[in-house]
Amino acid sequence: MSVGLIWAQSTNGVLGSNGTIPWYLPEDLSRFRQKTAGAAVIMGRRTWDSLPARFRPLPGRRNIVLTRQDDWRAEGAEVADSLAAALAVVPSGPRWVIGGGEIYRVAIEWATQVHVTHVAGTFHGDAHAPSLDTGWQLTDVEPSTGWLNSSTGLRYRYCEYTRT
Ligand SMILES: Nc1nc(N)c2c(n1)CN(C(=O)COc1ccccc1N1CCC(C(=O)O)CC1)C2
Repeated sequence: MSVGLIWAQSTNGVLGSNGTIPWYLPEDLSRFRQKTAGAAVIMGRRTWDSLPARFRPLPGRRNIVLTRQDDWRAEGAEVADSLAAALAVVPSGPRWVIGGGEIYRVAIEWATQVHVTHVAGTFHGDAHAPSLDTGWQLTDVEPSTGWLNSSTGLRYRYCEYTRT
């Protein structure tokens, strides 16, 4: 039941702060959209709520929202009460877990690939990326050396990890 995780984190491992992402990196948003296009995206309800309304549901993707609230509904969202239930409704094809911190920590156990956008800088936040333990191999860094410069002045780079 392979599943991919995709997130953006700061140098100090922050993913989010008070329900939002504490930086604006348009290049990452384009990469996120390109990486997840046509796939099923699995997210926690807080991540759903954090998406700007015009992006809900994420277009061109099956949106599966994890929540324990059995009466929770949203236009364009399929609801699941556990990660296992979410994976069961998408038995084949690419599945991307897109947040947040709580969901990544559960999903990492099932994951075989993790795509991380590293944003250079220290940010304050209340949601942190899970650490990738020894089983993970760094299989791609783009650019291979150095950092890309965002139009916003932020430096960033993409890392891909796999685990067999
Ligand atoms: N590397 C990586 N991993 C992640 N899991 C996620 C991301 N970056 C970015 N994320 C966000 O929630 C943040 O997004 C947005 C934030 C503010 C405005 C637009 C957006 N987006 C515009 C593009 C939309 C689309 O994809 O169509 C999605 C919303 C999840």
